Amino acid sequence: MTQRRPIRVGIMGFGQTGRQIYQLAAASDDLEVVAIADIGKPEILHYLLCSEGSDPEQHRLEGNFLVNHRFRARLMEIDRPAEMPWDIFGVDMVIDSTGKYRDRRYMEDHLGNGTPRVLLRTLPTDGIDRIVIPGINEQSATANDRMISAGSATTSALALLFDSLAGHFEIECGSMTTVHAFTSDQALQDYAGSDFRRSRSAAKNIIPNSHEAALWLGNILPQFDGKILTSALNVPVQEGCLLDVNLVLGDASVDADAVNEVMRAAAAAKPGIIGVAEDPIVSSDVIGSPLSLLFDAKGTIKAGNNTIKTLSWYENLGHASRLLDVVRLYATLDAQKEAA
Ligand SMILES: NC(=O)c1ccc[n+]([C@@H]2O[C@H](COP(=O)([O-])OP(=O)(O)OC[C@H]3O[C@@H](n4cnc5c(N)ncnc54)[C@H](O)[C@@H]3O)[C@@H](O)[C@H]2O)c1
Repeated sequence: MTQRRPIRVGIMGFGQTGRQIYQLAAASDDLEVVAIADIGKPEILHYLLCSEGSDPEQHRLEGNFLVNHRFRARLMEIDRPAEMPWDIFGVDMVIDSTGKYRDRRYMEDHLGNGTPRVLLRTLPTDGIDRIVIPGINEQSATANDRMISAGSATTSALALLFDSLAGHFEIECGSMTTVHAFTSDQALQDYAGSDFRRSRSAAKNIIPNSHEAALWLGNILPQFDGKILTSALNVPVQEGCLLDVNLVLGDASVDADAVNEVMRAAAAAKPGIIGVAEDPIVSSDVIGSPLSLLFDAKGTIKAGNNTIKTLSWYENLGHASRLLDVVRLYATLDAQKEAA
């Protein structure tokens, strides 16, 4: 069998997610990051990368190239997809992790500049070719997909929980609150923004926030369309998020133990994506977890006849890992198409 060449990845937005993707690719043997676009200066992007890992020496800045033992990535100070010449770098896929360019027209700009595919780090704002959530619907992906999203970390965690439970229990409706680490688009001090509560200091407040996962859950799991409400509480924690989900079940005989057993089976069926914590963990314990969903068996409780409450943990690294799973998925589809 011929050895497949490494998959060539471009990144737009070298923030927390972009850097995690880069570090994961550097530690892999099948992915290369060949170009990075960001509004930040190369020296500062390099500095931020080195400040995070346990081995800062492995990342060198050589002119405008970020170099490690496996690949050289060209850093470009560019702020619009329409300006980034992906064709020069022969990329197989671009991951847009700016959080700014979620419309179809910007994805078209990436494609127009020579990437065969673009993958959004977050949910889109309008119709794209496909939302792929590893562990749920990767079978739906086709080699013809060009504009793709891998959902968001929260949406993936929510969808994986509902997908795992739905095969065993009738879920009439539910609600989710993500107790979410603050994000870089929040103000550290009170600072007038476009939203009242989000104008308050992220460092000292629990900030109630809307969450769009409910809008897209039906796209991934049609049976839950319109049945689930979602919201967020952004809290002064830097990393580590908690999904608090209340479910109204059709069968009053279901208890907390039955729900935990189903989630243990889901973790066994989807290793690397779902896990179950049996210990009494807290948010900092989930930092560094590459899972998309870490179900908390101690957090399951039942109220009245039909209401079950569950807790699950997740963090951004799990989502960065899934983004690369999606990159690999499309490389496999391309290889299969080529071989056919
Ligand atoms: N990290 C989370 O927990 C989380 C949760 C929900 C949503 N998100 C969204 O996902 C996005 C990415 O997440 P992140 O944590 O990596 O964010 P981040 O803020 O750490 O990184 C964003 C990066 O994109 C760059 N960027 C911004 N505008 C750009 C432009 N016009 N052109 C090129 N580069 C640009 C920034 O310089 C930064 O390096 C965020 O913007 C956020 O809206 C993140």
